[in-house]
Amino acid sequence: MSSKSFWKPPKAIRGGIPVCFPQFGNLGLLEQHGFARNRFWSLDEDASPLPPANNQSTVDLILKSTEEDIKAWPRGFELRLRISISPGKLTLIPRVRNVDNKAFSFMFALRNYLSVSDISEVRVEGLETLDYFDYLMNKERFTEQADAITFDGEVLHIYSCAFNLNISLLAGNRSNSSSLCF
Ligand SMILES: O=P(O)(O)OC[C@H]1O[C@@H](O)[C@H](O)[C@@H](O)[C@@H]1O
Repeated sequence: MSSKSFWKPPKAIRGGIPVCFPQFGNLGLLEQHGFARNRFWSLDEDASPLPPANNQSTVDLILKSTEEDIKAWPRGFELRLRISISPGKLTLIPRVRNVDNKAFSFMFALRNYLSVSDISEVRVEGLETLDYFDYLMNKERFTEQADAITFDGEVLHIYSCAFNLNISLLAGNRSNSSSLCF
C-alpha cells in the first residue's frame, strides 16, 4: 500500500486489489465501483472443494447481500473469492451465485494497483490491436497501435475484449517484470 493512501470512509482506500461489484466505475446508480469493496467479507465455511494443492496456500472469502445492500441493489447474491498464493504467483478466482428468484446482471472487475518505483520506466505489453475507450478524451474509441504503452502523464483507457491475455508490466529491465493473466 502506498504511503500516500489513506482510508477515510465511506471512500474506499486506494491500493491493493479493489473488488468492483456489482458496478464498475460510475456506470450505474451505486457508489463508485459498487459496494463490495467497502464491506467486511467473511471466511467461506462452505467453499467448494479445492483442486489438488500445488505448493499453494488458499483462503476462501464470501460476501452475501445484506438488507442494506438490497435497499440499494435489490438482488440476492453470494460473491465468493478464492485467493491462492504460491511462489511468485497470486491467483484470484471470483464467483457470483444468484440466490434470488429471478435473473440479474452485474458488473465485476478486479481493479488492481501495482507498485512501481519509477513510472517512466514502465511498459505495458500485450494490448496491441485491442479497442479501447479513452476516458480523458470524452470516452472516444481507438484501436491500440503501440506494441508497448509507456506513461508520461495520466492514462485512463478501458480496453474491450481483454480476456485470455497475458499482459506484461515491465519496469526497468525484464527481470523485474510481472505478468497479468486474464
Ligand atoms: O479512487 P477509486 O474510487 O478507487 O477509483 C479509481 C479510478 O477508477 C477508475 O475506474 C476511474 O475511471 C478513475 O477516475 C478513478 O480514479
